[in-house]
Amino acid sequence: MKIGIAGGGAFGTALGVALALDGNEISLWARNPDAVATMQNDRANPKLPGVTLPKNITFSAELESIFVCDTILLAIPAQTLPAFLNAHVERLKGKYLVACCKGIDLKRMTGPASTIRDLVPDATAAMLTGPSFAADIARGLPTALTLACADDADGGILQTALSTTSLRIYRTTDTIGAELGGALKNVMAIASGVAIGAGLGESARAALITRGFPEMQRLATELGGQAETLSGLSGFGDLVLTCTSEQSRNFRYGLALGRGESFDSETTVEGAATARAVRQLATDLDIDMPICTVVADLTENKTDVMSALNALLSRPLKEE
Ligand SMILES: NC(=O)C1=CN([C@@H]2O[C@H](COP(=O)(O)OP(=O)(O)OC[C@H]3O[C@@H](n4cnc5c(N)ncnc54)[C@H](O)[C@@H]3O)[C@@H](O)[C@H]2O)C=CC1
Ligand SMILES: O=C(CO)COP(=O)(O)O
Repeated sequence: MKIGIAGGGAFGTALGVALALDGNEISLWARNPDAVATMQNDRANPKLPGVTLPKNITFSAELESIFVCDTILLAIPAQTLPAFLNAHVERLKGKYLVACCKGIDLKRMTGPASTIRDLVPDATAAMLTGPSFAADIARGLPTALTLACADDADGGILQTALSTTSLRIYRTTDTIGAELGGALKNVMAIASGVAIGAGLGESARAALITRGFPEMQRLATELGGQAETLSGLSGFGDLVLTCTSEQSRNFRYGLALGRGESFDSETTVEGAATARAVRQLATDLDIDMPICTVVADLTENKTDVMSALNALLSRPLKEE
């Protein structure tokens, strides 16, 4: 099968490697011609050290290279997705569009699958999410993911098309639950990083993960998702991975915040913008999202680590 991928970063490339090694023809578009040339000629992506890019991935800076594919994976940052879709809506009609990014768009307040559904209504909107570091996928390590698509038959087609010997894909029709699980776990990963970076200890991190989980469920169910979806790979699974590994950029960003260190602004950290979107949603919907709110404030220097900790610890005592 021929599959298009938009985005030549770590995740788009890693998915391309796994799918190509399974015999698919992959066409990968990246906006930066120099990055394209490196991948095409050197068969390497500096973001995936030690990984050789298979011959059946072709790289191009021309969008037409992916518009000829029926299925396109969108592996660009969540905050850039609406502009990409709006710019190319005519060429994306009728396609299977699979969002591979995690976040809530700050302007639209929607997750990636909902954004596709709203902006390209004539396409089939889906989302591929779950606990999966690009480096693991690219090395062929076993990974389990969730494919969310509102139409179960279309979801089944994508599940079959994208499963490989190393990628085990489950499916759900709950796109809202899946997109919010993936978005919110990044915020919890920042909070966990802050706790470790500030020396608050492993017990504090465990408390944040555990109390963060119902916070994720609360927003997801309020917006129409199912609580069970949050218990699966796209929610709990990714929460555990991202809050406990220094491979996570969101966790490392939190570590830097907790230590009072700077962090490379070029690194993709989806949880920062998502925390601000969640803070806005919490106000608009009048729901309690205390961890996300303090993370949003921390990312904007509106509070410091000790004040944030006090804000969480001084909340009224309640039943678990
Ligand atoms: N790296 C990982 O382990 C995983 C990443 N993801 C998700 O994948 C998405 C992409 O992340 P990565 O590939 O890891 O980030 P990355 O930083 O490695 O790559 C992002 C790519 O998007 C490109 N890009 C940025 N803005 C763009 C725009 N306006 N138009 C077109 N291309 C643009 C950049 O040039 C870069 O090549 C994120 O939402 C992330 O949460 C999901 C699972 C795992
Ligand atoms: O989503 C991920 C793993 O599932 C990757 O997390 P980071 O974006 O924090 O690196």
